[in-house]
Amino acid sequence: MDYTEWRHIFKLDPEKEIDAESLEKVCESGTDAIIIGGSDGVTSDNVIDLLIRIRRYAVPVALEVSTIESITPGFDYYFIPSVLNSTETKWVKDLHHLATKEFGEVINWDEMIPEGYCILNPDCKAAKLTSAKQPESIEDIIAYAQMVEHLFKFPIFYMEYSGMYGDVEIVKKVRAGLKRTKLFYGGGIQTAEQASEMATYADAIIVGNQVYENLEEAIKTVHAIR
Ligand SMILES: CC(C)=CCC/C(C)=C/CC/C(C)=C/CC/C(C)=C/CC/C(C)=C/CC/C(C)=C/CC/C(C)=C/COP(=O)(O)OP(=O)(O)O
Ligand SMILES: O=P(O)(O)OC[C@@H](O)CO
Ligand SMILES: [Mg+2]
Repeated sequence: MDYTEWRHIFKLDPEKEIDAESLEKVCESGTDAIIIGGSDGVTSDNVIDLLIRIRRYAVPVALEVSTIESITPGFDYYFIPSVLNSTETKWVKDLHHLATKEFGEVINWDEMIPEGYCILNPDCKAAKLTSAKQPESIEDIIAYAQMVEHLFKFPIFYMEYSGMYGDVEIVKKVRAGLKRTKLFYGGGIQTAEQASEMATYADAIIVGNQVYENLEEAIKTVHAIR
């Protein structure tokens, strides 16, 4: 299955411990894919370790690149975030420039998937890391989504509420304006009901923290959108 068809994704943070039994449940849950990613403590060692463990299973796996140092071969896709509401060019395009200069010769561009990111939980680590400026209105968020589709022509617009359940009405309005660009929603999904609600509008939902906090509930989110 191509990444554009994914509906449910688990995001695993390489900084966090996950035992073999739990990882098996995640990988064999029926989820469409696993993304490895996090804001801090991401190293080539913990990324490679998690990748090798996940490769025992058939599930597709993508690296959401957060540092140049942790880029590792062997993933199905590399998701490359560009944080559109960051106030620092580093997180929008400068790290990308550096990485392209370093890896340019060996990059398989078909595996690089740009993500237009909009960070919507001001208290999350990623917001602090990237000095994200909170959009003042729904119109601001819709405008970011429209830029992603029509100006940057990125395949993914990611509404990142990391750690907080977002506003479904905003997700609905953003989705209504997108035609080609896929809408990824992530943040605070803890139950099957929440997964189902957000998946009504988002093309794909991402479940992260709940894997570590309540795995049984996390697994139920997969079946909620089947
Ligand atoms: C040989 C080989 C492997 C070649 C590969 C080629 C390749 C991949 C080349 C790279 C090309 C390229 C252009 C790379 C971009 C480089 C780069 C470093 C870009 C930075 C992008 C960026 C904006 C990073 C920040 C990403 C971000 C916002 C991450 C946070 C995601 C998130 C909210 C995770 C949730 O967990 P966490 O925040 O950790 O929360 P808790 O731990 O508190 O739960
Ligand atoms: O950890 P949670 O809050 O589920 O968020 C998932 C994902 O969007 C984080 O990048
Ligand atoms: Mg983390």
